[in-house]
Amino acid sequence: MERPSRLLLVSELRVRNSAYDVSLSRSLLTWKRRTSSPVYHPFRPSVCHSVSVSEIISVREEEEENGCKDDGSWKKINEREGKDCRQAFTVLHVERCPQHRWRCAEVSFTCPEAALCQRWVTGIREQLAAIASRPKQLLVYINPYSGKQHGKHIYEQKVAPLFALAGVTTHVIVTEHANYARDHLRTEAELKKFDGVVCVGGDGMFSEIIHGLIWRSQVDGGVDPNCADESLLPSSLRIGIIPAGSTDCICFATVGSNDPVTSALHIIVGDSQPMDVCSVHHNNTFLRYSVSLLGYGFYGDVLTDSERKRWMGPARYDLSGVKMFLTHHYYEGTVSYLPARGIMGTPRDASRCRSGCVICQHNGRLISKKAERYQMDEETDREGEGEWKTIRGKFLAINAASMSCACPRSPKGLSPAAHLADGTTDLILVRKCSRFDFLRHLLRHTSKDDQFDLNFVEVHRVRRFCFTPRHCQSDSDLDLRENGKHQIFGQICRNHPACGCAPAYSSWNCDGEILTHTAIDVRVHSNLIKLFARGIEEPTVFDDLTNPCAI
Ligand SMILES: CCCCCCCCCCCCC/C=C/[C@@H](O)[C@H](CO)NC(=O)CCCCCCCCCCCCCCC
Ligand SMILES: Nc1ncnc2c1ncn2[C@@H]1O[C@H](COP(=O)(O)OP(=O)(O)OP(=O)(O)O)[C@@H](O)[C@H]1O
Ligand SMILES: [Ca+2]
Repeated sequence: MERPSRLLLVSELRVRNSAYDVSLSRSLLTWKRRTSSPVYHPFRPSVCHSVSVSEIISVREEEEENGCKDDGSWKKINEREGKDCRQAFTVLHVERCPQHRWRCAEVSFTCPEAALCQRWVTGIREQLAAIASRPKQLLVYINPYSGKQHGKHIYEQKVAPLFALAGVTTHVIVTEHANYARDHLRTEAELKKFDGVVCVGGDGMFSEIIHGLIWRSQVDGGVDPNCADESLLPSSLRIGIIPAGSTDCICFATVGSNDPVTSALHIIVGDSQPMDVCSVHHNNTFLRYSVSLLGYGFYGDVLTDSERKRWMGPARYDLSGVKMFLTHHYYEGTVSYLPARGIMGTPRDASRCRSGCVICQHNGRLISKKAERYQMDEETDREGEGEWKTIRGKFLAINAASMSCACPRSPKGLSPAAHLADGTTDLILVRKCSRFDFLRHLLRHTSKDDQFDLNFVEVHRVRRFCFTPRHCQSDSDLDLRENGKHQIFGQICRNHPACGCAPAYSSWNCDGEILTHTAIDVRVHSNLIKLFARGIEEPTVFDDLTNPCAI
């Protein structure tokens, strides 16, 4: 438990006409109602509140109702005499609500004299200014076409007023076309001027931001993004997500809700959540980065089909989901993977990645130590990496979840025990099975039952994997897709005598974007980016124990 730090200010102030003992330390603002009688009174318990200084949004000076605000003459006299008549101040702070939502609450304190009020306002502001992790200047990108096309409205109505309250200045850019934000970050944006980047949109918009930022870090640091074996340089700017998209799984899995106000408050208080990023290559050519789902088969087909229905908004995924479920295509290929060795945690754990996750911290340290060794002696560590495993088969879906992928459609996600920053991804292989069995598997994403506890599903925690579709043993699968229709239909006729129309290839869904190649090499880069988030918080059951008033 945190040791109570030295008190900076202690006064008797009034809150809603009751007397309170108010104190300020470097970490806490506390107000405790004064009791006139020392005798225990069951109907009037001693009321004690506290708010962490790190969760104070701002402090506002108020004017005393009967002194200044209502009576202009008083104000004039006071101003002439050089006196400050402000005797009350309001503290705006984070308040926790159900479902991991945060709200901005306020409490007003009335002081016996203006000078004392000033001391309190200055004292609190000094503490806030000393928090180095809070952003002061943000670069904001808004996708006006995300989700239900409410991005601009959400930002203007719910987020901008909070940034203004907290004294955060912004440079806002409304994107004009796809990849506008990515290209602006790559080439134009003066990143030195900012403490973070905010994206207002969905997972696709977030993907644009990380592509811009990661690319920029590699170019600035002389790293070749096309080389799959290179260790990537982390980006120093944190990213905030104001959810306005269709799935918003990155926001949901890092904050616990898809609520713009909650996200804005996490940005203001300067939270920081590291995250793993997968790099995806084809033949040593960089394709894309992924932080959530890389899915071949079912999720690739759902995405391909849903892109034609963009006009429907978020419902397009459900419609395409039902369609692809009924279509029931399976695909043949070979998956090779490098199991994550020596790490804490497995994909079948009952525990979840939560705020301050010990598994992420432990594995993050382990992996960075391994990376140091790798730099010292490349060969030794390659042996120490362990053995590649290979699985050949027919699959309905091949999914790699670098985090849980929790979202409102599936609050526990594709891989409920996956971690945000443990340097691994969970490789989920769903083998060919009946429609009924696949439905059982899908349904378990929405219930307490384990979606991996089925004999046609396997899951492995890995550091790296490769996939090669059947008939793609050479490096030219793209050419084959474009020019080799006869070969593809040849395979269909042999393997699907009953339906004759199933394609030989699916596509990879990479965080909601279709990849141009099917043979891919995927590598996890531990802790490559940071978000303005803190992971999902556990509900504080024993709140009183952490409250100094209870001690
Ligand atoms: C019967 C109910 C079963 C419900 C099963 C729900 C499982 C949902 C799992 C969602 C996983 C989302 C992973 C996140 C991926 C993001 O990087 C990406 C970009 O935003 N989103 C999508 O690709 C968007 C992917 C959206 C996928 C939606 C799939 C919907 C499946 C519906 C199947 C219905 C079968 C009904 C049979 C009668
Ligand atoms: N001004 C724009 N016009 C058209 N497309 C844009 C624009 N700005 C960004 N985009 C593209 O729109 C696509 C979808 O954006 P976004 O991810 O924000 O919303 P979504 O698809 O509704 O949500 P989700 O990704 O959560 O499912 C992204 O691929 C992005 O590159
Ligand atoms: Ca991970």
